[in-house]
Amino acid sequence: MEHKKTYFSRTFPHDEGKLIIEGPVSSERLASFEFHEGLKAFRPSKQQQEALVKIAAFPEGRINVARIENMVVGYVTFLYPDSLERWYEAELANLIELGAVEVVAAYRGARIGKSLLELSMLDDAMEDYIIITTEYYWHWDLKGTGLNVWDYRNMMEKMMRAGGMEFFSTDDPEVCSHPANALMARIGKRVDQESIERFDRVRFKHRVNY
Ligand SMILES: CC(=O)SCCNC(=O)CCNC(=O)[C@H](O)C(C)(C)COP(=O)(O)OP(=O)(O)OC[C@H]1O[C@@H](n2cnc3c(N)ncnc32)[C@H](O)[C@@H]1OP(=O)(O)O
Repeated sequence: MEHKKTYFSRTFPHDEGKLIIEGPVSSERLASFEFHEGLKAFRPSKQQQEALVKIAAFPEGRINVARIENMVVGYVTFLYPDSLERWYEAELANLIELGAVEVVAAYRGARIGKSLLELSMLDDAMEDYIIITTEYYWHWDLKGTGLNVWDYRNMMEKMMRAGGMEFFSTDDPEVCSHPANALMARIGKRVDQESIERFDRVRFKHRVNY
């Protein structure tokens, strides 16, 4: 599958300078930005920058960022699922995963997350993909936000819906291991029926139970 990537950018006024939401960003540009040290939800910001620089170089990889001047304060990633995940087993070249989304704590609640999701779906090429995301409460910053799991899930839902993501049921044990966990997905307009059926089959591996 050819992974066409078209660059988009949006600029918003911000007290600290211009807030730019843009992407997909190339590895070289990503490496040239500074990563705010508050981007530490998944790993320390320097290591996260290195990981994102690598993902941006993958044929299917997409990194969209929110930055103020040269300082990245938020990002979202899209790439193929990890080979250890069941979604990989579908062997679908047109299935990608929203792997991570993060906004520095001091910049949260200002629509940056939603704007990242909205911008991500501007590229018409996204209509060729099934885009999934798994939400596990153990990845959430419950301590930092002071939200309980249900309020956090509500926030995640609002943000993901801004990108057209919807809830999909599954019997995946990790997703099912806590009621606040969820699988969300967006099936592009040009995704063929066979891919959708394969995605359905991989969502339910123990169909006999249903
Ligand atoms: C696949 C994964 O990556 S799962 C892990 C997700 N990432 C994390 O949990 C990392 C830590 N958290 C974060 O980085 C951020 O909180 C994010 C990325 C989840 C959200 O980013 P934000 O820029 O704050 O989101 P944004 O401002 O667009 O808010 C989205 C919605 O949630 C609401 N919201 C945001 N923060 C809060 C809050 N603290 N309390 C209640 N509602 C909130 C917003 O009002 C908005 O809803 P609205 O449309 O009704 O106004």
